[in-house]
Amino acid sequence: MQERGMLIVLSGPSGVGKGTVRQAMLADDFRDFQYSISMTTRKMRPGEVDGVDYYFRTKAEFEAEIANGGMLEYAQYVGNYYGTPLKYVNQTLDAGRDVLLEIEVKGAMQVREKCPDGVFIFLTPPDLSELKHRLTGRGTDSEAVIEKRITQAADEIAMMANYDYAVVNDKVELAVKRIERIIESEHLRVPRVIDRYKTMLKHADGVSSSK
Ligand SMILES: Nc1ncnc2c1ncn2[C@@H]1O[C@H](COP(=O)(O)OP(=O)(O)OP(=O)(O)O)[C@@H](O)[C@H]1O
Ligand SMILES: Nc1nc2c(ncn2[C@@H]2O[C@H](COP(=O)(O)O)[C@@H](O)[C@H]2O)c(=O)[nH]1
Repeated sequence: MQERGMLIVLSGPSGVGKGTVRQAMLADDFRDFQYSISMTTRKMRPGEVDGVDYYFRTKAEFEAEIANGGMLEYAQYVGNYYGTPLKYVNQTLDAGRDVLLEIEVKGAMQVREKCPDGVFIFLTPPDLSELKHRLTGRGTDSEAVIEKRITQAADEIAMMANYDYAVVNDKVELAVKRIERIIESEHLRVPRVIDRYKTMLKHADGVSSSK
């Protein structure tokens, strides 16, 4: 039997740099992990690709997925739905691969309830003015949307207490190393190591009894 992968949840306010850090981790020569592509009802930004950045869906399609039990979690954020399709996460974890979710805090708390053995990491900005600077500099949202995201950010940062780790994204390469160290350490936690041995022993038993 395959050892189950680890679920890693990366949250933090919009614009803190979750996507940037994730891409840097994927580019780094680091332990393999799979990124779970979210579903959203927000409009596609220039350069975004359906099925790569998000699964872009209508509100009716998204609500049908919810009704069908197809979402691990979902939330409304600044007027749109965002959520994690359940099937991909389950299949990938069952195949023994780590899965990274990049989601806002309400969704992360739903995952916490359903998957308490996940690793919950909160990425924080050095301060709110830097967050605004990053959102403005990204150039993807109107002034009004940026204001809504900044207002939301203060409430989101207050939720940090519900996470296992807080990582400051001051410099991308430092944030990446901090998160990689967390993931490495989490793989060495005794319950996970014991699980690994159980899997190995079950496998060895199967091998010897098949002789
Ligand atoms: N450490 C950093 N220092 C300076 N700029 C950064 C840093 N990390 C990310 N950025 C920049 O901040 C902007 C927002 O980053 P990014 O899109 O990765 O944020 P996000 O948290 O994924 O946002 P969202 O949740 O809205 O998808 C980008 O322009 C990115 O280049
Ligand atoms: N609860 C969820 N939140 C998600 C998911 N995918 C992305 N997000 C978060 O939404 C905001 C806005 O994202 P943007 O792409 O419009 O800038 C940001 O905090 C994302 O992390 C999800 O599947 N579930």
